Amino acid sequence: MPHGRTIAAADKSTVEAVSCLLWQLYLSYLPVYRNVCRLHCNMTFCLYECLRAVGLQQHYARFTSAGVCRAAHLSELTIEDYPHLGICTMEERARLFDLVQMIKSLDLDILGSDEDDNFNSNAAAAQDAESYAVVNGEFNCGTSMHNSDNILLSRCASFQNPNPRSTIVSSETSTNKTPGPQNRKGISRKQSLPPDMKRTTSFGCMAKPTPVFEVKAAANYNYGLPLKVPVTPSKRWVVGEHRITVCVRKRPLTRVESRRKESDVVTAPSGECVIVHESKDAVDLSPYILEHRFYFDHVFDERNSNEDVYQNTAYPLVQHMLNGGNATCFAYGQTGAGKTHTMLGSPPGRPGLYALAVRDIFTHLSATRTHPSLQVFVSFFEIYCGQLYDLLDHRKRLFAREDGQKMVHISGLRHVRVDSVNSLLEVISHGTKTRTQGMSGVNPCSSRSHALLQIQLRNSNQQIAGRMWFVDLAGSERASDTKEPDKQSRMEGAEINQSLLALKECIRALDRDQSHTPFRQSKLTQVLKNAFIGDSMTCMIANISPGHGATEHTLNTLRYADRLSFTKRQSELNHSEEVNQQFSVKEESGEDRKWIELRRRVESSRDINSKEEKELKRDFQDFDGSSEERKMHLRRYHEALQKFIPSTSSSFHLETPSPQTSISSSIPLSFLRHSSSLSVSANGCSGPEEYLDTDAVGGEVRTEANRRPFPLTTGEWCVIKAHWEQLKEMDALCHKEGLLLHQQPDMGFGEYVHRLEEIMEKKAQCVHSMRAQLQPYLKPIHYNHLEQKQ
Ligand SMILES: Nc1ncnc2c1ncn2[C@@H]1O[C@H](COP(=O)(O)OP(=O)(O)OP(=O)(O)O)[C@@H](O)[C@H]1O
Repeated sequence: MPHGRTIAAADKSTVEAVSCLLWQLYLSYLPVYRNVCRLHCNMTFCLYECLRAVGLQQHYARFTSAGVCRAAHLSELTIEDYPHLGICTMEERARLFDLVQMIKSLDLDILGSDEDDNFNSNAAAAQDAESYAVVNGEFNCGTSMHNSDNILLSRCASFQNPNPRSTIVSSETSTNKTPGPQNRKGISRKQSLPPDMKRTTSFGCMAKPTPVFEVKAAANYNYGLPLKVPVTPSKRWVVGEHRITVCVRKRPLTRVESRRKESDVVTAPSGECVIVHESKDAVDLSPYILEHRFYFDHVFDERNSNEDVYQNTAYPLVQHMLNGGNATCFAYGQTGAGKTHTMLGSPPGRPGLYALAVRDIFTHLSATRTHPSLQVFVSFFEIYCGQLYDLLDHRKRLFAREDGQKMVHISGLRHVRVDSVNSLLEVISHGTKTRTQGMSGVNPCSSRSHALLQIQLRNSNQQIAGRMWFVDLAGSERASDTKEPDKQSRMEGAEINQSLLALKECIRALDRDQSHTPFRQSKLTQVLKNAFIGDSMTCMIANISPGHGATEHTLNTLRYADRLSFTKRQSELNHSEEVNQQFSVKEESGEDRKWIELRRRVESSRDINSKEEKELKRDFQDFDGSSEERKMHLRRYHEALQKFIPSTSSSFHLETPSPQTSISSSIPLSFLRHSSSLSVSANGCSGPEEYLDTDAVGGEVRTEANRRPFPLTTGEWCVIKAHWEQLKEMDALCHKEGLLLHQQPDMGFGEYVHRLEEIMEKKAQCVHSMRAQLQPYLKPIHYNHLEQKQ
């Protein structure tokens, strides 16, 4: 080929002639050239892709010029070679080191021979293959690669952007068997062995696939049933007409998580199922994966937009509201799981549920002439540490009060009229700025409060003609899990947990049509009371993070949501059974069979539970009986307990037998929080004398430091005795309640622990209240000791 300078020196016609000649040569030798290119590509493609997968493709030329032409050659490299290949920075060295380790860990014999075979076979098959091209230094490959390349590249890809969906699919054919834990309790080993989803710094352990086990129906949780019963024409009931819908939304890995190289451990194989692949270590430190499978009404993954979520969650609620009903949509989940993104969206491009709902409301109102005078009002407030603050009115403190008809009103709440989606967004963005936020271990802009947006339709008489709540709940992680060391953050966490627990209790109670719904257990449920009662519809969107670092929280979120929907599934099961009996279905479809099989599985898991229960019952003979009886007992004890338990107002007083001798004392609830460590119990004590300063003969007791003699009248002594009796009774009730909880057949472990914690807290409250009342009579030394403990 003529040199550039020669061409430049030649005249124009010579250049044209040379170009023409070259073009003819190129055309006549094109097939040969293409084959040579193809062979070269096959040889080096994998190397290039491997380097690209770890972000080192810019050094590709130096690698090939140094004689490293294949991926397999990488295994020959030592750290001393790195600078000659242009790898100088620590980060690049670490990446290349990981890549080399991975290449070494693969079966090199197979890889090497495969590459050679590949080389030959591809040469033979070159005519059929699609074209390869070199575009801007990158190869475009239209053919499928050889197996070894596939394995290698999928590993490389998982290094750069781990994606369980693709790795699981590619692993189904894997037949490698790794020695690992067998027959773990409650889990079953899967036939196919997906590759490792556990992130490790070295690729050494990725050589062999990690064993995978599936959690069947774990003893303490009831997940594993699809929500919808298959509908056949003979079944006359409609699926989808639910008061409560429970959905799950998985967000994509954030940029930070990707940079941290977190694995995506959540997959959503269908629109109703979500699987969490939990990475675990066995006792012998061998890694294995536990698959937790949950079923919900809808499962949305990272590919679903806010619009998709809206159509399946809030849209039916908006329709219900437009028909005059009450509707509530919750976004629940760990901090940073995408609750605010779901509710608020990322304006302007991606509107959230708030905006989409209002868009539909306005569209409906303008389209129908039946509601010409309806107006849309919004209010926006937050519940932070049990207090209400108006986000549209400079965080003015609000108070929730019940009227004579037991309807809750939030006095002083500002309602703003909106007439377009934009005006709503303006109002919300104004309110969001004043919302309490903090920095959590997961989210630098973490919401520390529950944000409640209320949309009201009002007629010309200002009467409410439909109401909808959007509740962006605060992060659901437990207080003990928050990385914040300061007391305020822990208090916030405790408050959030308490309200979320109360919310679950209320939703479950409503779903079961229980006579009593514990709305007063938290401010959140108290405020939402109106939204729940009557003709209401509820949708819970459980948001989850896909990163492996959040697996525990993700599982907790899914269990919480699963417990919500369990009662619904039970009622659906019963209903489907009735219908099946009524209309005997002769031909079972595949879907039906699947359903029956699932049902059988769950029932058998219940049998296992009941065996465990029987053992428990032996220990608690006194409280044996049917589940209904136990529940009745439990309810009775709850009612009995109520007289000891103060309401959730900021202070409380204990009842005393006689008004004349009442020792009125009040202590703030906050003082009592987390006080269960103070194990003051009436059990094992002979009487109040043990705690009282009764040195003085004739019932005379002394106050702090014995400074002032305090004569104890007979009446006062009676009060103390009565308190003591109450405390003893309280203690016995707590004990009994604890035993009864043991025997709840459908109670999961998480809930059991929550309930137990509640009892302990109630008991601690009672003890503290007593202590506050009896403070003047207590032995100074004992009281000081308790204060120190606290
Ligand atoms: N579906 C999604 N698609 C893309 N990005 C998302 C999605 N969900 C969440 N994100 C991003 O994840 C980050 C955290 O989300 P978000 O603030 O909504 O979490 P959160 O659950 O409201 O957290 P907190 O309870 O702490 O307020 C944000 O940067 C958000 O943009």
